[in-house]
Amino acid sequence: MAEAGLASTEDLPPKAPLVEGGQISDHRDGREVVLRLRGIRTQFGDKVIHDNLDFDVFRGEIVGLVGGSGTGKSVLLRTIIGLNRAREGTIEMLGVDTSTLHGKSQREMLARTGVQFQDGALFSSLTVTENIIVPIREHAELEDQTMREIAALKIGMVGLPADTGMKKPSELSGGMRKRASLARALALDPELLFLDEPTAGLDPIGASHYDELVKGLCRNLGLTILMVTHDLDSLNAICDRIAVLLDKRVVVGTMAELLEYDHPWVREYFHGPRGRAARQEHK
Ligand SMILES: Nc1ncnc2c1ncn2[C@@H]1O[C@H](COP(=O)(O)OP(=O)(O)OP(=O)(O)O)[C@@H](O)[C@H]1O
Repeated sequence: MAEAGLASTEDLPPKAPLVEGGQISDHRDGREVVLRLRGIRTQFGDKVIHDNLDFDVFRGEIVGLVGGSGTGKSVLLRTIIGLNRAREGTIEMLGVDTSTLHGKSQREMLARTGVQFQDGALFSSLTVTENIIVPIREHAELEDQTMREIAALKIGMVGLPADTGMKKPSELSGGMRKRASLARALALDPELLFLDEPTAGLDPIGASHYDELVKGLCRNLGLTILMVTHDLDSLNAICDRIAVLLDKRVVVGTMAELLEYDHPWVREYFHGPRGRAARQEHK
């Protein structure tokens, strides 16, 4: 593959058929699938966003979800976490078909997952500690003091100073708000963590510190992470595999596999100047 400029279609191998779960090659190797999407179709009115989309995520990996603007990354994330309903298809999370979840079983599943929304979605009238306590109170009956201790632990885990707990979101920098929001997403010790553009708006140093934090949490807590991102540095630095939304479906592979994948958007994104610079940086 030529590094100097965009490769022409002729330079690339023919597009190989995908194996199970939208994958370029089979990465299962006996690993547990913690998120399995099959035949997903989403649409708003006549506008189809995803069509017959398959996608597998394995336990313990960090998967970056990328794609052109408007291809449906956020809609896919919202569909997975139940904020948007797919017209067709099945979503299996931690071995359970999510369409069968209602009431208590749905709350139990929610407790096993954490979400960091793009804007942080912290309650502005509550302190950071109180924000972290919100999901704990919803899912567990614990003494107030115990919940505060858990919140303090989460604040420490995301690398924020202890006194952050007493502050309101408006008193924090953008980077601190992202960490506070991550602390809330970790409140219930989730197995699966969903992050929506977590490094958007951070300066490169803040973004790389955040990436390191996420990687450390994944390795130390055994988390599985699906992360919507536009950040090529994050993809190179921390993602085990990358899922690309293309033509209403998902193609999943390692960076090396995607660099060989023949599709105009993939070529432009991964072989363009920014893609090359990010790869060079993380060699
Ligand atoms: N609630 C909704 N009603 C109607 N259309 C919607 C709704 N939510 C999203 N869409 C449309 O779905 C498409 C995909 O949106 P989405 O926000 O998932 O894109 P994205 O890939 O996350 O884009 P970006 O990278 O720009 O954030 C867009 O065309 C958007 O206008």
